[in-house]
Amino acid sequence: MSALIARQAQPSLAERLADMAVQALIDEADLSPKPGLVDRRGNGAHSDLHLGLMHASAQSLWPAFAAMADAARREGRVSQALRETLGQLGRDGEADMLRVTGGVNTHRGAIWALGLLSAAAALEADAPDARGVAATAAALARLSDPAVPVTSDSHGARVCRTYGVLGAREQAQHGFPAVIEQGLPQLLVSRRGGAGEQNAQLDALLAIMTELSDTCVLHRAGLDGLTRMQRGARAVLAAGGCASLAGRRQLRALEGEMLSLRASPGGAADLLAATLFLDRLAPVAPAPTGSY
Ligand SMILES: CC(C)(COP(=O)(O)OP(=O)(O)OC[C@H]1O[C@@H](n2cnc3c(N)ncnc32)[C@H](O)[C@@H]1O)[C@@H](O)C(=O)NCCC(=O)NCCS
Ligand SMILES: Nc1ncnc2c1ncn2[C@@H]1O[C@H](COP(=O)(O)OP(=O)(O)OP(=O)(O)O)[C@@H](O)[C@H]1O
Repeated sequence: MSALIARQAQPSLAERLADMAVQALIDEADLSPKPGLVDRRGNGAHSDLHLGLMHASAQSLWPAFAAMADAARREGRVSQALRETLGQLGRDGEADMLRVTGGVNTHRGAIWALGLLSAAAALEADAPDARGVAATAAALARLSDPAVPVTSDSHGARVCRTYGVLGAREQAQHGFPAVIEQGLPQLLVSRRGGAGEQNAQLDALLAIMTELSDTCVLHRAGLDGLTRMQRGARAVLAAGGCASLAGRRQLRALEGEMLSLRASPGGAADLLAATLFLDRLAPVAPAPTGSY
């Protein structure tokens, strides 16, 4: 075989970022045991989702993430034109996802969060750090996209109106506080405490759940369900986290509660994937504070 044929082209920056975004989604789906969510054990509180579908959906999003990162790299800065291109690529990615899943919403929130973060990471490629990438993603999210209908009738839009809470859009516009203030610091603290990687990632998910107004939970279980989810997540962490016996006991109780409510923290799951993406993008040197 000629050397020319045998030599593989190096993946581009956009391709590597798309690899990382898809891997973050697969790792989130596989992580177990997650309360109410699809994981390796089963479908959680979902009747229309399963692990194979989550994997197929994650893979289907690779071209969209690569195209978003590539568009950002070409543009080179946050701009209105880039925002509109990302919106179109996100909608096209969503259509591809729905074709693969037969119309089931597997990763709508994840396209939004990881699409913006992939684009921002391409813009910040010279010196990526989690906070900087999240801030650049926020600047993109704050630009309005005229192609998005103003009056949206999504589940998220409806519960945000009903309960007066902030949803996926605002989480991005504010620089992903659930990731920067909860997910990433907890991941570090649990790793340093010797929890092991799986338990550290579960703790990060729970930390996100303690504060998030997750519109998936509000849609299925109302404000009472959201309060019970946040309280239950706090109880796991207060008991010592997922690596401890007492924490596992609280986690089982939380799972029972979520299943009885038919509720699932899909927004928190998306933000865990965003946490894993940023963690791998910019692993920081160990610091005593545990802050990102
Ligand atoms: C902003 C988005 C996520 C729509 O949000 P909205 O709340 O209206 O929609 P919906 O309820 O269908 O989905 C929200 C999803 O976000 C996740 N989520 C829920 N709560 C939260 C939260 N508090 N924070 C972050 N994510 C959350 C969940 O996975 C949920 O399924 C985005 O999909 C969008 O703008 N869609 C319009 C079409 C478009 O232009 N898409 C391309 C964008 S690049
Ligand atoms: N492991 C996971 N299990 C379940 N949902 C997940 C998981 N990871 C991410 N999610 C997110 O949760 C969302 C699915 O939520 P949900 O099924 O509540 O949406 P819906 O179809 O809009 O509402 P409903 O099913 O209540 O009618 C997806 O948009 C996805 O981004």
